[in-house]
Amino acid sequence: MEGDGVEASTTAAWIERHRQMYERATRHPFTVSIRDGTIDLSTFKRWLSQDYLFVREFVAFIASVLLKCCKQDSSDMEIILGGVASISDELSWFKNEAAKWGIDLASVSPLKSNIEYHRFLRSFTEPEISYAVAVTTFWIIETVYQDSFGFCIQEGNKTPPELLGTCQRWGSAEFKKYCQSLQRIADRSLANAPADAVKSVEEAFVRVLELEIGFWEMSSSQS
Ligand SMILES: Cc1ncc(CN)c(N)n1
Repeated sequence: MEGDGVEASTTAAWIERHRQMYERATRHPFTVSIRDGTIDLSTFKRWLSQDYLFVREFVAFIASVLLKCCKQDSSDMEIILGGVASISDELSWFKNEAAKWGIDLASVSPLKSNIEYHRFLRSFTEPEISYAVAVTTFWIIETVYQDSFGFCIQEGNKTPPELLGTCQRWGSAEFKKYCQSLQRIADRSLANAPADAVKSVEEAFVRVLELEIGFWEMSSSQS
Protein backbone atom coordinates (compact mmCIF):
# COMPACT_ATOMS: atom_id res chain seq x y z
CA MET A 1 0.00 0.00 0.00
CA GLU A 2 1.06 3.60 -0.46
CA GLY A 3 1.76 4.31 3.21
CA ASP A 4 3.10 7.52 4.64
CA GLY A 5 6.57 6.00 4.59
CA VAL A 6 6.84 5.95 8.39
CA GLU A 7 4.82 2.95 9.59
CA ALA A 8 4.34 -0.42 7.91
CA SER A 9 0.74 -0.97 6.92
CA THR A 10 -1.13 -2.99 9.54
CA THR A 11 -4.26 -3.00 7.41
CA ALA A 12 -2.43 -4.43 4.38
CA ALA A 13 -1.04 -7.17 6.64
CA TRP A 14 -4.58 -8.00 7.79
CA ILE A 15 -5.80 -8.30 4.22
CA GLU A 16 -3.01 -10.84 3.66
CA ARG A 17 -3.66 -12.69 6.92
CA HIS A 18 -7.40 -12.95 6.16
CA ARG A 19 -6.94 -13.21 2.38
CA GLN A 20 -9.46 -16.04 1.92
CA MET A 21 -12.23 -14.18 3.68
CA TYR A 22 -11.28 -10.92 1.95
CA GLU A 23 -11.63 -12.67 -1.42
CA ARG A 24 -14.99 -14.12 -0.41
CA ALA A 25 -16.16 -10.56 0.30
CA THR A 26 -14.64 -8.88 -2.77
CA ARG A 27 -15.05 -11.67 -5.37
CA HIS A 28 -18.45 -12.87 -4.27
CA PRO A 29 -20.58 -14.72 -6.87
CA PHE A 30 -22.99 -11.75 -6.75
CA THR A 31 -20.47 -9.19 -8.04
CA VAL A 32 -18.66 -11.76 -10.19
CA SER A 33 -22.01 -12.38 -11.93
CA ILE A 34 -22.23 -8.64 -12.67
CA ARG A 35 -18.76 -8.75 -14.19
CA ASP A 36 -19.47 -11.83 -16.32
CA GLY A 37 -22.87 -10.50 -17.39
CA THR A 38 -24.95 -13.36 -15.92
CA ILE A 39 -26.52 -11.36 -13.08
CA ASP A 40 -30.21 -11.97 -12.54
CA LEU A 41 -31.82 -8.53 -12.53
CA SER A 42 -34.28 -9.35 -9.76
CA THR A 43 -31.27 -10.17 -7.59
CA PHE A 44 -29.69 -6.87 -8.54
CA LYS A 45 -32.88 -5.01 -7.61
CA ARG A 46 -33.00 -6.77 -4.24
CA TRP A 47 -29.43 -5.67 -3.55
CA LEU A 48 -30.27 -2.10 -4.61
CA SER A 49 -33.30 -1.89 -2.30
CA GLN A 50 -31.49 -3.42 0.65
CA ASP A 51 -28.40 -1.30 0.15
CA TYR A 52 -30.47 1.88 0.20
CA LEU A 53 -31.57 0.91 3.72
CA PHE A 54 -27.98 0.10 4.62
CA VAL A 55 -26.76 3.50 3.43
CA ARG A 56 -29.38 5.31 5.51
CA GLU A 57 -27.95 3.53 8.56
CA PHE A 58 -24.40 4.19 7.39
CA VAL A 59 -25.03 7.96 7.62
CA ALA A 60 -25.25 7.76 11.43
CA PHE A 61 -22.15 5.56 11.48
CA ILE A 62 -20.10 8.09 9.49
CA ALA A 63 -21.41 10.87 11.72
CA SER A 64 -20.09 8.94 14.73
CA VAL A 65 -16.67 8.54 13.05
CA LEU A 66 -16.64 12.28 12.35
CA LEU A 67 -17.49 13.07 15.96
CA LYS A 68 -14.67 10.85 17.26
CA CYS A 69 -12.32 12.45 14.71
CA CYS A 70 -13.23 15.97 15.91
CA LYS A 71 -12.58 14.98 19.52
CA GLN A 72 -9.05 13.96 18.53
CA ASP A 73 -8.31 17.41 17.16
CA SER A 74 -7.23 15.48 14.13
CA SER A 75 -6.12 16.57 10.68
CA ASP A 76 -8.18 13.72 9.22
CA MET A 77 -11.34 15.81 9.39
CA GLU A 78 -11.36 16.80 5.71
CA ILE A 79 -11.17 13.20 4.51
CA ILE A 80 -13.97 12.11 6.84
CA LEU A 81 -16.03 15.11 5.74
CA GLY A 82 -15.45 13.90 2.19
CA GLY A 83 -17.10 10.67 3.33
CA VAL A 84 -20.12 12.63 4.59
CA ALA A 85 -20.41 14.38 1.21
CA SER A 86 -20.04 11.11 -0.64
CA ILE A 87 -22.77 9.43 1.42
CA SER A 88 -25.15 12.29 0.75
CA ASP A 89 -24.47 11.78 -2.95
CA GLU A 90 -24.90 8.03 -2.54
CA LEU A 91 -28.38 8.44 -1.03
CA SER A 92 -29.52 10.59 -3.97
CA TRP A 93 -27.98 8.09 -6.35
CA PHE A 94 -29.99 5.24 -4.78
CA LYS A 95 -33.23 7.20 -5.08
CA ASN A 96 -32.60 7.94 -8.78
CA GLU A 97 -31.54 4.40 -9.48
CA ALA A 98 -34.58 2.95 -7.69
CA ALA A 99 -36.88 5.15 -9.80
CA LYS A 100 -35.13 3.89 -12.95
CA TRP A 101 -35.69 0.28 -11.94
CA GLY A 102 -39.28 0.86 -10.79
CA ILE A 103 -38.55 0.14 -7.12
CA ASP A 104 -40.71 1.71 -4.44
CA LEU A 105 -38.15 2.31 -1.67
CA ALA A 106 -40.85 3.23 0.86
CA SER A 107 -42.12 -0.35 0.82
CA VAL A 108 -38.75 -2.05 1.36
CA SER A 109 -38.05 -3.71 4.73
CA PRO A 110 -34.59 -4.78 5.83
CA LEU A 111 -33.78 -8.50 5.55
CA LYS A 112 -32.02 -10.45 8.31
CA SER A 113 -28.38 -9.88 7.27
CA ASN A 114 -29.08 -6.19 6.75
CA ILE A 115 -30.58 -5.89 10.25
CA GLU A 116 -27.53 -7.65 11.66
CA TYR A 117 -25.28 -5.15 9.86
CA HIS A 118 -27.36 -2.21 11.18
CA ARG A 119 -26.91 -3.51 14.72
CA PHE A 120 -23.15 -3.67 14.22
CA LEU A 121 -23.00 -0.12 12.83
CA ARG A 122 -25.08 1.24 15.71
CA SER A 123 -22.63 -0.16 18.25
CA PHE A 124 -20.07 2.42 17.06
CA THR A 125 -22.07 5.38 18.29
CA GLU A 126 -21.06 4.52 21.87
CA PRO A 127 -18.56 7.17 23.04
CA GLU A 128 -16.21 4.55 24.54
CA ILE A 129 -15.58 3.03 21.10
CA SER A 130 -12.20 4.34 19.95
CA TYR A 131 -11.48 6.42 16.87
CA ALA A 132 -8.98 3.75 15.70
CA VAL A 133 -11.62 1.03 15.58
CA ALA A 134 -14.26 3.31 14.05
CA VAL A 135 -12.07 4.73 11.27
CA THR A 136 -10.58 1.33 10.41
CA THR A 137 -14.06 -0.15 10.22
CA PHE A 138 -15.08 2.74 7.97
CA TRP A 139 -12.10 2.04 5.69
CA ILE A 140 -12.79 -1.68 5.27
CA ILE A 141 -16.54 -1.18 4.65
CA GLU A 142 -15.78 1.25 1.81
CA THR A 143 -12.90 -0.87 0.50
CA VAL A 144 -14.99 -4.02 0.08
CA TYR A 145 -17.26 -2.08 -2.30
CA GLN A 146 -14.35 -0.40 -4.06
CA ASP A 147 -12.59 -3.70 -4.72
CA SER A 148 -15.79 -5.61 -5.60
CA PHE A 149 -17.14 -3.07 -8.09
CA GLY A 150 -13.68 -2.10 -9.35
CA PHE A 151 -13.30 -5.70 -10.52
CA CYS A 152 -16.56 -5.36 -12.51
CA ILE A 153 -15.05 -2.60 -14.67
CA GLN A 154 -11.56 -4.02 -15.04
CA GLU A 155 -10.35 -5.28 -18.41
CA GLY A 156 -12.25 -8.25 -19.82
CA ASN A 157 -15.54 -7.46 -18.08
CA LYS A 158 -18.90 -8.28 -19.64
CA THR A 159 -20.83 -6.07 -17.23
CA PRO A 160 -24.25 -5.21 -18.70
CA PRO A 161 -24.26 -1.55 -19.86
CA GLU A 162 -27.17 -0.70 -17.56
CA LEU A 163 -25.06 -1.71 -14.53
CA LEU A 164 -21.88 0.15 -15.48
CA GLY A 165 -22.97 3.29 -13.62
CA THR A 166 -23.35 1.27 -10.42
CA CYS A 167 -19.89 -0.23 -10.84
CA GLN A 168 -18.32 3.14 -11.62
CA ARG A 169 -19.81 4.64 -8.49
CA TRP A 170 -17.55 2.52 -6.24
CA GLY A 171 -15.04 1.22 -8.77
CA SER A 172 -13.80 4.62 -9.99
CA ALA A 173 -10.22 5.80 -9.55
CA GLU A 174 -11.56 8.66 -7.42
CA PHE A 175 -13.31 6.33 -4.98
CA LYS A 176 -10.15 4.21 -4.83
CA LYS A 177 -8.08 7.26 -3.87
CA TYR A 178 -10.56 8.11 -1.13
CA CYS A 179 -10.32 4.53 0.22
CA GLN A 180 -6.52 4.78 0.18
CA SER A 181 -6.73 8.01 2.19
CA LEU A 182 -8.93 6.24 4.73
CA GLN A 183 -6.44 3.38 4.84
CA ARG A 184 -3.58 5.76 5.63
CA ILE A 185 -5.64 7.28 8.44
CA ALA A 186 -6.48 3.80 9.79
CA ASP A 187 -2.83 2.74 9.72
CA ARG A 188 -1.70 5.90 11.45
CA SER A 189 -4.27 5.54 14.22
CA LEU A 190 -3.36 1.86 14.64
CA ALA A 191 0.33 2.71 14.92
CA ASN A 192 -0.50 4.78 18.01
CA ALA A 193 -2.86 2.25 19.60
CA PRO A 194 -1.94 -0.27 22.33
CA ALA A 195 -1.60 -3.92 21.27
CA ASP A 196 -4.86 -5.11 22.88
CA ALA A 197 -6.75 -2.31 21.14
CA VAL A 198 -5.18 -3.30 17.80
CA LYS A 199 -6.38 -6.85 18.38
CA SER A 200 -9.96 -5.68 18.83
CA VAL A 201 -9.73 -3.55 15.67
CA GLU A 202 -8.63 -6.65 13.77
CA GLU A 203 -11.70 -8.45 15.11
CA ALA A 204 -13.90 -5.63 13.81
CA PHE A 205 -12.12 -5.90 10.43
CA VAL A 206 -12.95 -9.62 10.22
CA ARG A 207 -16.52 -8.96 11.37
CA VAL A 208 -17.01 -6.48 8.51
CA LEU A 209 -15.85 -9.11 6.02
CA GLU A 210 -18.37 -11.59 7.46
CA LEU A 211 -21.16 -9.02 7.33
CA GLU A 212 -20.32 -8.02 3.75
CA ILE A 213 -20.35 -11.68 2.67
CA GLY A 214 -23.71 -12.06 4.45
CA PHE A 215 -25.01 -8.99 2.64
CA TRP A 216 -24.12 -10.39 -0.80
CA GLU A 217 -25.62 -13.75 0.19
CA MET A 218 -28.82 -12.06 1.31
CA SER A 219 -29.01 -10.13 -1.95
CA SER A 220 -28.51 -13.35 -3.91
CA SER A 221 -30.94 -15.54 -2.00
CA GLN A 222 -33.31 -13.42 0.09
CA SER A 223 -32.16 -15.18 3.29
C1 LIG B 1 -23.23 -3.24 2.46
C2 LIG B 1 -22.47 -2.04 1.97
N1 LIG B 1 -21.14 -1.95 2.23
C3 LIG B 1 -20.45 -0.85 1.76
C4 LIG B 1 -21.05 0.16 1.07
C5 LIG B 1 -20.27 1.32 0.56
N2 LIG B 1 -20.66 2.57 1.12
C6 LIG B 1 -22.41 0.02 0.85
N3 LIG B 1 -23.11 0.95 0.15
N4 LIG B 1 -23.14 -1.10 1.28
